[in-house]
Amino acid sequence: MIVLGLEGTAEKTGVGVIDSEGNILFNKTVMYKPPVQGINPREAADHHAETFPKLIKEAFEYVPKEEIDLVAFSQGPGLGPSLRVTATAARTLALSMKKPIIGVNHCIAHVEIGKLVTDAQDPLTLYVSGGNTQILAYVGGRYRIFGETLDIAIGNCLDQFARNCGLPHPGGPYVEKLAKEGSRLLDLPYTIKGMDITFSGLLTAAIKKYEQGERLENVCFSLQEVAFSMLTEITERALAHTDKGEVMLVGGVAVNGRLREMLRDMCEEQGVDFYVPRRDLCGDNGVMIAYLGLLMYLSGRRMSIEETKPIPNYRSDTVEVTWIDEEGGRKRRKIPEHLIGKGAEANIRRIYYLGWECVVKERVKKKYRLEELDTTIRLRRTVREGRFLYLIKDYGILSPYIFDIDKKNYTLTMSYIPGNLAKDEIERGNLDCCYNIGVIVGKLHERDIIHNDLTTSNFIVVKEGDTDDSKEVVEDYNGTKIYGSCTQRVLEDCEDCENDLEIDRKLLEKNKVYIIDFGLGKFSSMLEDKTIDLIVLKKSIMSTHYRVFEDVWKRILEGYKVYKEWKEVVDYMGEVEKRGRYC
Ligand SMILES: C[C@@H](O)[C@H](NC(=O)OP(=O)(O)OC[C@H]1O[C@@H](n2cnc3c(N)ncnc32)[C@H](O)[C@@H]1O)C(=O)O
Ligand SMILES: Nc1ncnc2c1ncn2[C@@H]1O[C@H](COP(=O)(O)OP(=O)(O)OP(=O)(O)O)[C@@H](O)[C@H]1O
Ligand SMILES: [Fe+2]
Repeated sequence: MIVLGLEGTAEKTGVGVIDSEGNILFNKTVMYKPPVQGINPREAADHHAETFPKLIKEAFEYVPKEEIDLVAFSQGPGLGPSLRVTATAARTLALSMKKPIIGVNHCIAHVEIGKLVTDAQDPLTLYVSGGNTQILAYVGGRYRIFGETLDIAIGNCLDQFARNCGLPHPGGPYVEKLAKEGSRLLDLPYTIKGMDITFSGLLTAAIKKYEQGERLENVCFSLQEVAFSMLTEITERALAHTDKGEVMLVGGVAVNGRLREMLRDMCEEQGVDFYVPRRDLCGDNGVMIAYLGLLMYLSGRRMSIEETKPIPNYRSDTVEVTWIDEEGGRKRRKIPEHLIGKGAEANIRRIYYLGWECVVKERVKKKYRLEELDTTIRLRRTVREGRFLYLIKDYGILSPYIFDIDKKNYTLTMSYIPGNLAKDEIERGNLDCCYNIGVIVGKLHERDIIHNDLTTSNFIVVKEGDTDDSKEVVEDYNGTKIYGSCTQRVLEDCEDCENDLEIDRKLLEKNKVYIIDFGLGKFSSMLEDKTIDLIVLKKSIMSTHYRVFEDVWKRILEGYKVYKEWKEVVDYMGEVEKRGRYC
């Protein structure tokens, strides 16, 4: 079977042809170069209308028209005018050749072509381009979005920065070239929220540095270092969350050497495999569209002409994946045996500290980050986490006791919480703990505390009778090994002193839920920050607990109502969620 694919979601016109053995028979992309900087959607669409016929004709010189069995095209996401021209070109072609037609999701096409040309089987994918920044992984019949930009895409950030500094479009390659000649790290905002990310603050700050007279080379260097460290960090967070054994980098920005290097370093430290497609298949191209069309068609998908309307805001997680065998037996990330946890940031080990059952959370050095950026981040987060964990106890929120904050070694010693992660409890069907999660978040917001990393991996559920019976070998705080069992001493938590809050105590007492991991915490009374805190939680639940999402979310919101202004936050969520999307 031979498939011809048309790509035209934005300013690049691409035509590709592939056969069912995965041989690429033709692949050519022509880029619309705007006379004035920045894409004008109308002009980009005109460019497609002019270029498609030429490229298709050229493709037929390599593969005779009669040999094409299927026409695939990019149905979305993308710019409305560009998508309309592309869909029209595909329909005309399919009707004139009397061949079937199939519309595909552009983002998933990037992932699938990546898997075809690398050895990746079941990767966690960082997809970075001009219009999208997403972390995707296949779980339970769909590509779930584990993290994404909450405002603009990384490619857009680089392009807008370049435009403001008088560089040509697209700016990414120019920024990369100039960054190689820079060396001074400027102070720029590093903003991640759980597995999500924002770039607009960074973009504004970088432009300001340039306008203040900083050398462009140093601004480009710093912009890349900060933006790519943020991207690598959220990928590592998603990796710790999903335990996938492979990472793949795709999209136009994936050709960047520094980003590739950072991800490779991170994967090496996590002991997982790293993949990136060859350069010509990183950015938009026609063959990736043809290939996804082929996979869909072979797995039984058919489309009528009525179904081929463009979908400008086409989310990757809405596509039903029919062409992948269920997971299982695939490579997984492994946690070294001496640790009880290995998050994206820290190694967690158990110790005895003055006779108390504790854990040491050590924020380890990250090879991918410049040393000065790395030490600043580790120190700031260690101190911040210690302070918040200590403070919130006063508000009747269950959290580990802090025994020690070691700023030299970036470690926190805190009490060990014997229980299960909320993530595992929920998957096992214990949804009662969701109410408590909502109450904790509500109480935090009541006090203007933003956690900034709300996932069900950051709540520990302790059920009645849940004491530690593992009797493992642990070390005491100066490294001496203690063997055998020892009496569990549990520090009693003070009773909830906030009797004025409207809490369903019966529900609350069924499970004790502890919150951990405050490294990204901050104080803010802004509606925006509280809303994003909740959106981050919602998105992580959508990707992780997709089977029971509605129920979990409803219960969390029920608990969240302890916060007096809960309704304002919930109402504002819809508005914030629309940002960063095509429309
Ligand atoms: C929806 C679709 O239209 C869109 N396509 C897209 O953004 O084109 P793509 O070819 O995947 O990526 C282009 C982006 O890739 C960036 N880019 C290209 N070379 C780069 C480099 N060496 N370093 C950094 N960025 C680079 C460009 O600056 C531009 O922002 C997308 O995939 O989001
Ligand atoms: N006090 C504690 N008691 C028991 N287990 C804990 C405790 N603190 C952490 N853990 C375990 O270690 C894991 C990682 O901890 P934590 O989330 O603090 O690390 P991290 O590196 O910041 O993670 P992330 O990937 O979210 O950034 C937790 O999910 C939990 O399983
Ligand atoms: Fe793309």
